[in-house]
Amino acid sequence: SASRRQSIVRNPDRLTFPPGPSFWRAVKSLIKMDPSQPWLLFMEWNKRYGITGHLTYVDLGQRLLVIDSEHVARELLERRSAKYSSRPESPTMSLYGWGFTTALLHYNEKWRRHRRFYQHGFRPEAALNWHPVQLQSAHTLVLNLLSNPGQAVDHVTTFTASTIMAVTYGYTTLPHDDPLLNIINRAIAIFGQSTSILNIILFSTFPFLQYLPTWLPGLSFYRDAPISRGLVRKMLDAPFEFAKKSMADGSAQPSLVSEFLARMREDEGNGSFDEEIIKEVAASGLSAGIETTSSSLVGFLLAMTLHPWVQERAQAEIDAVVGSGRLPNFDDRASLPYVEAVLRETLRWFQTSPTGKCAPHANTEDDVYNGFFIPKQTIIMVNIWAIAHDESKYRDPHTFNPSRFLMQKEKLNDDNMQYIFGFGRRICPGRHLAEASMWIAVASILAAFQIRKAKNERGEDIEIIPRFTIGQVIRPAPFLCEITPRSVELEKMARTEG
Ligand code: HEM
Repeated sequence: SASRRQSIVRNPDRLTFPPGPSFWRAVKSLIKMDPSQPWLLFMEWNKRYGITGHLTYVDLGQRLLVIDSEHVARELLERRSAKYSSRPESPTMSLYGWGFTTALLHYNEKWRRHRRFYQHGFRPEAALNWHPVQLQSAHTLVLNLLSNPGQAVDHVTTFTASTIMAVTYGYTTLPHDDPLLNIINRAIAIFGQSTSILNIILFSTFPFLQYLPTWLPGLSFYRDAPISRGLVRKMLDAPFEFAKKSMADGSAQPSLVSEFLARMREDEGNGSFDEEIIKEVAASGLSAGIETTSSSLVGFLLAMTLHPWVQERAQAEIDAVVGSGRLPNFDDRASLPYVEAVLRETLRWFQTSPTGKCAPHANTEDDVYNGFFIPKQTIIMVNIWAIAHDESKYRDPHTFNPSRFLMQKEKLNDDNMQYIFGFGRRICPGRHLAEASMWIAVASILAAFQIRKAKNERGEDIEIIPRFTIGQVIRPAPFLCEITPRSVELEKMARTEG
């Protein structure tokens, strides 16, 4: 039973564990839960058991603590970050060849080295260097939407992927069927299947599952493991080789990898840079950054389709500040508070990573919080969805309402939605890059296009019931919308400013 398991944990002062369901109750509800929305079950647990402090604890052999408050998340993951900055074991992911990726590394020296690389390339001042690349990609996005509006989801995914590829490797992707992106997308798709939050819970809870034959129903994804390992190896090597070759023949565009390779040469013999770690950091950024950013942008398209009045207000702001003769650029950002509020509300309303991506924290030491004992090696999951839908902070939390981020006189309040990027030492290192990419895409799309519900043959709106799919991140399920240009000059604007 749970209490017997718990007694195995070293608990010298015999303190109480945080409240939560018993072993069998938890198993029953995990089996019954809607696998596409596990955070709803966690919220229910927190409502039922976590009254005393926004903590729910369950011991299923693997210990799990779910936090549903920003305050408690900061208290544990930030103020006590020395104890709470590791990650749980992830045997499935190592099996799939992803053991190297930053998000899964334990709290150790290798992880620290990875973080130093990101710090160098993506800290706020360094992230500014990528603005020209992001602007260029946004203009390509506008042109792609103009020529083929029916493929909007593909276009925003291409936008995100090509931005990250340019920043990381100085690589310009082909508009269609890019060979490097194909490898990366396939590797990430299999990653999605193997690392969905559901699998993390299942496999860390019932480790014996990994020893069962792969032909059993539900375990077919084990068969994909060798394919995944091959793809991941290619993903590590192929774009890196491109960057190296373009440096050798003098055609290299500025990029993270080319900069690190140059430093490696200067640093020769010192050992702080080597090719394998550069490859690993570069590929970790791709895998962590593409799906999240593109799925958030699909969430934005969905929000605009459903809320035409929000779109109108944002477009009026853009027309007043930018005019209708050019597309927005980063210099306009500070003058467009409503557009900023639309971006924040998109991040709040639709969560791509409602429980902190596929990367919960794990604690490396025993701890006591509010009188509760939290044993080491507990998986610590923050229910970001619950924080973003906290009724005491956000009135009508299910309503899409950007004005909640504005004070009087169109000034933004200080809730900048940073918590969607996680907490403490494991906070998303790509957040400045991601935010800037999202902003320029959102502002450009609003300036350039009208997004509406599609119409049926009788000319009536086709209604949308938002649905979501689960993988490495949550994505809106396909929906119909109509995207039409707001200006006949659009093509010229997107081409001349590129
Ligand atoms: C809207 C886009 C994004 C969202 C919502 C997002 C969210 C997150 C979250 C919630 C975490 C876990 C933080 C924690 O454990 O406390 C994370 C980790 C991470 N993210 Fe992002 N992310 C986004 C984009 C990006 C981009 C563009 C990159 C890189 C270029 C990136 C790279 C990473 C990496 C490497 C980690 C692992 C950090 C570590 O374990 O130390 N992310 N992200």
